[in-house]
Amino acid sequence: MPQPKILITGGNGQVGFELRRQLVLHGQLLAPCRQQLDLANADAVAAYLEAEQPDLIINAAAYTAVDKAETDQAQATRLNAELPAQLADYCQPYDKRLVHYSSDYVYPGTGTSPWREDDTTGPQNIYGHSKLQGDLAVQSSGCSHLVFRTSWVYAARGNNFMKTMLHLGKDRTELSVVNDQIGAPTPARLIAQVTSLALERQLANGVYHLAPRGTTSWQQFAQAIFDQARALGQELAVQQVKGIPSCEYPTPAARPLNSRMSLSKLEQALGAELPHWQQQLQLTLEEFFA
Ligand SMILES: NC(=O)C1=CN([C@@H]2O[C@H](COP(=O)(O)OP(=O)(O)OC[C@H]3O[C@@H](n4cnc5c(N)ncnc54)[C@H](O)[C@@H]3O)[C@@H](O)[C@H]2O)C=CC1
Repeated sequence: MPQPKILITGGNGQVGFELRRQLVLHGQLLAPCRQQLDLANADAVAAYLEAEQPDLIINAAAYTAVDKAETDQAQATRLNAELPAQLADYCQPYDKRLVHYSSDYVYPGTGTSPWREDDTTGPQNIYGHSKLQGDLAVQSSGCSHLVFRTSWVYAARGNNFMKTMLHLGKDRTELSVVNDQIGAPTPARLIAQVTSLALERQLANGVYHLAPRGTTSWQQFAQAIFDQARALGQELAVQQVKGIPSCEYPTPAARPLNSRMSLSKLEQALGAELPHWQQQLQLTLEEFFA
């Protein structure tokens, strides 16, 4: 039997890279790099799909520069809104499946309760708006789809908060980190593992929150990174991680304060409990220092 062709977009990003490791046994993986396929070019994408005819598409590509998106709306919209819609339009007539990743930034960030997948959305910045457009376009396209809304993605590879903190903590004795944004740091590897399981178990079409259990602030996350890195034998200069409110760390794009997401829909669908963020941090640090 011929193996299914699986197109992974953004294969060199945090999530895309882990998907390429995780899905090797699922089929023939196609993961064109940006030089081979510029996803900002709709004609090039259409020609690529026509030529390759993938059976399954996993869209891990995105415009993820949240602050830059405020002044680069056209590119953010192309990658985060128009590309997923184009991929969904390709999949729909053939009943091919599309897996797409969305964000906690689609929610308004108010209150303290965990968001549920059917809560009213209300993005606070351009990136969030563009992600919501893509998320809704996939849902309304009529194609077979899984949309995973995830949060605070990090990995042993790529640019992310964990690596920035380890870099700063080597030389600086004191750091100030915001303590009023609450969410769940999600390793790219967990996202790839859950994607793999969701495909195997043929999860029903829909939107699912995908994050580890438990929530934290960026300050507590930074502290946990330093504590666990020390427990793994790393020498660091940092002595104090001072908590500051978001208003003392202004950024071009507003950040939601409440990124708590209910995980029960995904846990029920998978019949499995998601692991805790602290345990996932340890695994990611172990990989980083290996
Ligand atoms: N990084 C985070 O903290 C969060 C990410 N997400 C979502 O998770 C998904 C995966 O994110 P990450 O892996 O962290 O992103 P990433 O920034 O590590 O990777 C994005 C990938 O898209 C590719 N890409 C961007 N523009 C391209 C173009 N014009 N042509 C070809 N390739 C292009 C990049 O080369 C890169 O490989 C995205 O949908 C993102 O919006 C959701 C919540 C938080």
